[in-house]
Amino acid sequence: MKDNNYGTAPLYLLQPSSIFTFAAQTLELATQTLGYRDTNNTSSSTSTTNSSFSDDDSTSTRHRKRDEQSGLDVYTLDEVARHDTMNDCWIILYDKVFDVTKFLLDHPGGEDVMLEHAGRDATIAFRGVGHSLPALQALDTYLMGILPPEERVFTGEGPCQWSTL
Ligand code: HEM
Repeated sequence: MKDNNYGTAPLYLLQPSSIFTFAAQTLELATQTLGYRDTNNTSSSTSTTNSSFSDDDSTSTRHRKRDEQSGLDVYTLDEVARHDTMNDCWIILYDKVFDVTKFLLDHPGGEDVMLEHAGRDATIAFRGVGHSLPALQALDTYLMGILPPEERVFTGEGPCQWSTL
């Protein structure tokens, strides 16, 4: 994953022009991490809209569907909902599935806020906190899959997107 050039410098120490660069880098990083399209660069579009599935039956031991566009395994809302405990905690952020079990006790915001969303979508709460760039970078560590297209809700052009973080 690409580092930004500003390290952990507080925003107020950056020049106004640097802040825009910083914001652009943050957005690019988030877009890369979660595989969403860059709306200004359709040529490198990674939109999950209209993406297709492949049934991963190539091996006899594996039957998990894989999303062709993102390369991620597909998990349904029903499946995610079964992982809603302290010992087995998945959450959904922007239609992607994260296994945060090992992160619960290390989460700077505490395990409680995370457990409140265990087994379901936590996007609005996650967004509401205004997580930092290091927090966005950490997401990649816990990413494990994506919802099937028909269960995704962040595929439109609405105001709540990675591109408007
Ligand atoms: C994998 C998912 C998550 C990661 C990697 C993550 C990471 C972090 C990190 C690194 C911080 C420290 C502050 C910062 O750097 O922004 C933080 C704070 C916090 N997080 Fe999360 N977080 C996740 C999910 C959530 C969720 C789902 C909630 C639900 C509400 C949440 C609520 C909070 C709160 C309330 C704080 C404290 C903010 C403060 O003290 O100002 N986080 N998180």
